[in-house]
Amino acid sequence: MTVLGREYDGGPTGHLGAYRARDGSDGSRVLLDLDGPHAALVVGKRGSGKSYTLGVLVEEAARVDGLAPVVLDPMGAFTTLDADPVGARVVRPRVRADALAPRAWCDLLGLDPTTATGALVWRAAARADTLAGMCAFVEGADAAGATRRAAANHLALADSWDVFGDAPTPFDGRATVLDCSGYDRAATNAVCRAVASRCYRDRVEGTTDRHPWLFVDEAHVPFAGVAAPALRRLLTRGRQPGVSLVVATQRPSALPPVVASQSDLVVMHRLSSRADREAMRAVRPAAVRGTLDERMPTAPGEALVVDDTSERLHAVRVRERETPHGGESPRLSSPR
Ligand SMILES: Nc1ncnc2c1ncn2[C@@H]1O[C@H](COP(=O)(O)OP(=O)(O)OP(=O)(O)O)[C@@H](O)[C@H]1O
Repeated sequence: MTVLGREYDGGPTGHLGAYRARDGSDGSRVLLDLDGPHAALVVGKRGSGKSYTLGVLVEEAARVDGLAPVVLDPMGAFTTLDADPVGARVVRPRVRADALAPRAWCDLLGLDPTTATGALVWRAAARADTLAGMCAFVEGADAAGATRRAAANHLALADSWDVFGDAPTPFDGRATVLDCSGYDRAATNAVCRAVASRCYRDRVEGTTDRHPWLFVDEAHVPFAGVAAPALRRLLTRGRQPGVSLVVATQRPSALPPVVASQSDLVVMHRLSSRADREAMRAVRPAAVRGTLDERMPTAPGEALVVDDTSERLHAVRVRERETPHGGESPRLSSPR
């Protein structure tokens, strides 16, 4: 049986769904490799089934001993993964201030490090390892009063996000959902950067035997913010120490090209905008040329999967979720 993403027999697999025949009927099961690390991209317009598919992938990863699935959940759409059979731990994530490098602090606060205020925040981040420590450093710094006040205001803004704290969010064997719903966009970015860096560092330094799988929904947001360098590192160098990254977006044209070029699996749900279709055509011209418009999925849950290993395009219907799907838009006709 073909297993997407691998060339050999053996090792754990995940059940993605079934092959979709041209007449719309279901064919044999589609399995995905979960033995080795992967970089995967899931795309599709609103309502096409991206977050549903992300949920299916988390369910499958959670089943495999030795994997540590972590979901960066910007909208709270994955908190339902706490149900059986996944039993994920859902947490409101916290970030240690020193998880962000001085440069990242300036980026996070929209400060140019060559300005007096940016330079002061940079020095504070280099010297202190907590946000309170950074504030104290700024207060006592040998700098003009206006510079100190401006830097203090920026740090007060970061403090108001209520995301910086001492205790790092634990993630180990159980699937973990980092529920960032209601967080400021910059705060979600800070969480994403910290968790992506930690997945990488834990593996490189050998502090965990588990292989992290980081799932990031609405990925065009972190790729445009402070999380971008950490996500790029996972894409380009994460597989070597055993870290997998799965990102989903409704706007593939808004992602940097490195995402598609580094992804060995691309799950394409329905796309309607011309820019997004063109972005995907550019991903694997040989695999999708000519066939993209003709075979574009029409119903939610239908997808085309580009698998680099087999160098083929597979028409798939993603299986149904085992845990409730939390991404439904509220409707007037729904009971609550
Ligand atoms: N594989 C599937 N099997 C059955 N139903 C599905 C499947 N995928 C999606 N659906 C249905 O389609 C709906 C929309 O899917 P989903 O919420 O994943 O869309 P989305 O692309 O993430 O949209 P948004 O960008 O708004 O989050 C789901 O609520 C579900 O009812």
